[in-house]
Amino acid sequence: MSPVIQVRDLTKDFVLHTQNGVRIPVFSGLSLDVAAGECVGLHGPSGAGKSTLLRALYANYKPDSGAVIVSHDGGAVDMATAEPRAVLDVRRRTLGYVSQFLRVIPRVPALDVVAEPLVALGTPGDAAREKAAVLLARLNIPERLWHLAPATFSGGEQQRVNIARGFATDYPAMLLDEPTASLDAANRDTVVAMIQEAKARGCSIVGIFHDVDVRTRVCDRLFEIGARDHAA
Ligand SMILES: Nc1ncnc2c1ncn2[C@@H]1O[C@H](COP(=O)(O)OP(=O)(O)OP(=O)(O)O)[C@@H](O)[C@H]1O
Repeated sequence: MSPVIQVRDLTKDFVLHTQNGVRIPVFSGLSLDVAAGECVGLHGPSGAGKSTLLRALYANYKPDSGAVIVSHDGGAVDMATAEPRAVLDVRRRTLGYVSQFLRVIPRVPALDVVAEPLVALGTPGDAAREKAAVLLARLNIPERLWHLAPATFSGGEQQRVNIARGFATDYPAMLLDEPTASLDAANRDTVVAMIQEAKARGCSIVGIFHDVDVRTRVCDRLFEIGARDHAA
């Protein structure tokens, strides 16, 4: 079976237009295959380009060259060159992303924030909110908070709402940016279990996990990003 995510010869520089066009090379010539059910941890020193690679996979950043091929809808989409509409379709149906911080939408209650990706795929509102409630309960978000907008939630509570939202639909592939950074040990274990369950149903995962224990428990292998890429 072909890999779910295929990164080919990916190169990214940042050009700081407001600072005399200074060029910051981040990585060059990166290639990576991620199979169904596999979790690859991005590994390397601070500033090596882990978050930049994750964002390039999600088409938040456009690479200078190379391809990010994602298996989608029986075909393949290159996230590096796809039209915005195709990118949005991949994000809606195939590729989930759990960022470190929740993008708070004013006045939208936590239950609807979590249910929204399911509703976008056609699940009726009540059924979507039922599944959202199960996830919020599993992640120990007190029921009294479910009908409030997460703007006033603690950092850890916001992160757990974000994780619940990311895991509401069974994406074939997911990108995880430090999903356990603000969590206590019990909630960290829950998230590890959710990642393991996603892998067991065949989800391909690329993630950044600074916590060594979490990394050891979820990653099948590490992908090194470091000085050698800057030198390339
Ligand atoms: N939007 C941006 N504009 C300009 N430079 C950027 C931008 N985003 C990241 N960089 C630069 O790219 C390099 C890689 O940053 P990135 O955040 O990907 O590193 P990282 O490996 O995720 O680091 P950390 O482990 O500290 O989070 C850094 O030198 C950073 O300054």
